[in-house]
Amino acid sequence: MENESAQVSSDKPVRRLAGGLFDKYLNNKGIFKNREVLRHSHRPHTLPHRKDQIDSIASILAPAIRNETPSNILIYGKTGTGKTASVKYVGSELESACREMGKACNVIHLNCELIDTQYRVLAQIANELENIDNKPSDKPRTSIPMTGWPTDQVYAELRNLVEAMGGVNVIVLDEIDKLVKKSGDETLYNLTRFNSELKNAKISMIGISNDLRFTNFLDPRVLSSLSEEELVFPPYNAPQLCDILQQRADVAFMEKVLDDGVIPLCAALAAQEHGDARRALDLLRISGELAERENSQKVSEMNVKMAQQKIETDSMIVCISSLPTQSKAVLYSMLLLVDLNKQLFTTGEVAQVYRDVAHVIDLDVLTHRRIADLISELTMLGVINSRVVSRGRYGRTKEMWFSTGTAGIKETIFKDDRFIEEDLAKMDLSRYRALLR
Ligand SMILES: Nc1ncnc2c1ncn2[C@@H]1O[C@H](COP(=O)(O)OP(=O)(O)OP(=O)(O)O)[C@@H](O)[C@H]1O
Repeated sequence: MENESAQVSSDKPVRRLAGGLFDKYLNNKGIFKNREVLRHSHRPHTLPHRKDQIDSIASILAPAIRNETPSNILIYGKTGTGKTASVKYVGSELESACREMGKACNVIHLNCELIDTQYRVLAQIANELENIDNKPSDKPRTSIPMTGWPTDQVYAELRNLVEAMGGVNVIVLDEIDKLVKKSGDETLYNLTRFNSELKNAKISMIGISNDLRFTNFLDPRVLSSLSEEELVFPPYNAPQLCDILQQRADVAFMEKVLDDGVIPLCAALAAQEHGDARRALDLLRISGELAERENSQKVSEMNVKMAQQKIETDSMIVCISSLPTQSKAVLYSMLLLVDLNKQLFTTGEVAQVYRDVAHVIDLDVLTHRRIADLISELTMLGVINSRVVSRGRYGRTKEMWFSTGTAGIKETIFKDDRFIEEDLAKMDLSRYRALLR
């Protein structure tokens, strides 16, 4: 297909990219100056509204610059409250300060969502120490494979390496709750014992989590050692999120492309959730991307509302794909009612359609009671909305409806092998017409 815009215009030859599919994106330079600064991986030079927390972490780690062992720290706060960003900032400042003072200090940051067994934690610490740029060449080299050795051997090898490196080693266990949930508290127990076996080197730990329930699974001695110091990161409020967004927006967007209400709206929506800077940044980036896709020169509040809807739909899709098949069958029955133009439906109506759906996809048919339970779960997950209404002498009944578009939900359900689109399409919907009255 010929690309019209590539042929239009002037005497100058029009630059054409390959077959022309991407030509229109080449000229769209209107919105972003540097969108990368809105990504999670970007580390800003300053972190507004985290001065107190940063100062606290720095004061706890300060003994490292005198080659003394800092206390262990347990940091807690809801998701997106700047825990990781603050710890990484203090960690790199500490390493630089120690380097200037001629003291050995390494900060090793592990994400326990990925590294969630004792073996992998120990091996990863060793490998990170191995890769440190300033590792003196006379130190022994070790290369622990990521699997295969007995844990005792890995432990001994790591101890020898740390001892040979000397200095203070701060080990950050980010998302520490995932490690404890997956493999108990043995790793932490062993790491807290480490110092008593070292002469030249010191270890201190920072555990970061957004779920404090993991502490219930810790031996009291491990807990008291890990939480010698405790810090809580409070959620950001809307004005604080505005400052954080403004700082990034100045670098991320071309001048004057953001309508005045855009940043306050992103901040207000993210503050309503739980003061999550990551959500606020996602909203701002997706708003910009939606405006860009529309070929608009400005980002508007409408783009923010669409971005919010997109984020909600995306997370709902993830939630729906992990539902059990029976819940998907109940949900699919609701979608059929919507296809029949019924926007509000009751448990009885859903159950009636569900029985046929279950039959078509060869599921055991659940009782009315169980169907009602699954509907309550779907309401709790936010997939559907519901309210109890009084129907006079017929008593009270629950009415349900979808608040978002349903196309994505249907598509997700069809990804489950049990739901064969052709079989379900054969269902005779006309038999439910009576429900429409
Ligand atoms: N005060 C701040 N100033 C600028 N950016 C911030 C600030 N706080 C958080 N951010 C940004 O928000 C995003 C999330 O922050 P971070 O990863 O530090 O949160 P977290 O509390 O560790 O969350 P989680 O518990 O989900 O890991 C990052 O992109 C980070 O740069």
